[in-house]
Amino acid sequence: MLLSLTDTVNQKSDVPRPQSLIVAASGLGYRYPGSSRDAVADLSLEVVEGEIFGLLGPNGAGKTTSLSMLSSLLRPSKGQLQVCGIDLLSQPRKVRNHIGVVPQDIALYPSLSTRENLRYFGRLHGLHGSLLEARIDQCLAMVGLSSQADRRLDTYSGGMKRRANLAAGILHQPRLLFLDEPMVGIDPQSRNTILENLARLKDEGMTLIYTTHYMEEAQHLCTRIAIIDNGRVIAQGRPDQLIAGREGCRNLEDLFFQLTGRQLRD
Ligand SMILES: Nc1ncnc2c1ncn2[C@@H]1O[C@H](COP(=O)(O)OP(=O)(O)OP(=O)(O)O)[C@@H](O)[C@H]1O
Repeated sequence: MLLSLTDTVNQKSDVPRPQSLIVAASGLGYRYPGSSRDAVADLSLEVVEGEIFGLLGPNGAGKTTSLSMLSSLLRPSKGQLQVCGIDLLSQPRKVRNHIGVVPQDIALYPSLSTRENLRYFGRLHGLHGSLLEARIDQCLAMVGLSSQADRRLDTYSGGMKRRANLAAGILHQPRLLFLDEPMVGIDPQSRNTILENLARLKDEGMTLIYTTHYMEEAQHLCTRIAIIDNGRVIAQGRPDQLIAGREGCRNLEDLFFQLTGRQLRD
């Protein structure tokens, strides 16, 4: 267990209880090679085990870069970062055993079927035999692809590919799952199913950190959120408390516009 903080993360509980931090990030920064400015200038976050944590922000705010640092894909140029109780900067491989990542781009082999893709990635995670096959069946059912599992990925629609991508991220039952805009390009029917299933993963104890532009969904799904702008966290907390603390805000979208403005971003 890392640190402990007293917080009512579970909105249904009235009784504050100590919770353990699964992510503790302090003052993280990152600048892409050749760039003249920091993509992330100051990222400080605390995520409690078992929550669904949303990273919100306008285009170019630094959400994907932040997620990439938290999931060990990019090494921060400054700051401190503990994930699953492990110092990520000195032991990134150890952290990788505990996490799953669902990237924005499809990270699967187009000439293989979804089942073959899942078998391949499952074996990389050390799953074999009947356990692997059972996990594949569970994950296919979760994303609604059971009946299409033996088709080559390159014959899928865009939304089906994204659902297969999600299945690959949860196959090994990670303790902490990172998702980068998981709902983009997914139709409302599938989105509802996936949202219900993400909530179920949380209920089973998985922690989820995800980026999104869907404010209503984040307000409904997330136990806590951080709003990022210009590479800095400008608000962090429970959606209901953040909304209530700001005059004239009826919902998360109002709050988002109040904090980040309405001008178009690059
Ligand atoms: N590979 C890269 N090389 C140089 N600059 C980059 C690279 N990737 C992102 N950036 C820059 O870093 C900043 C943050 O980008 P990032 O992709 O993290 O934002 P984001 O909040 O995820 O945006 P979006 O909502 O559009 O996905 C932007 O200014 C972007 O142009």
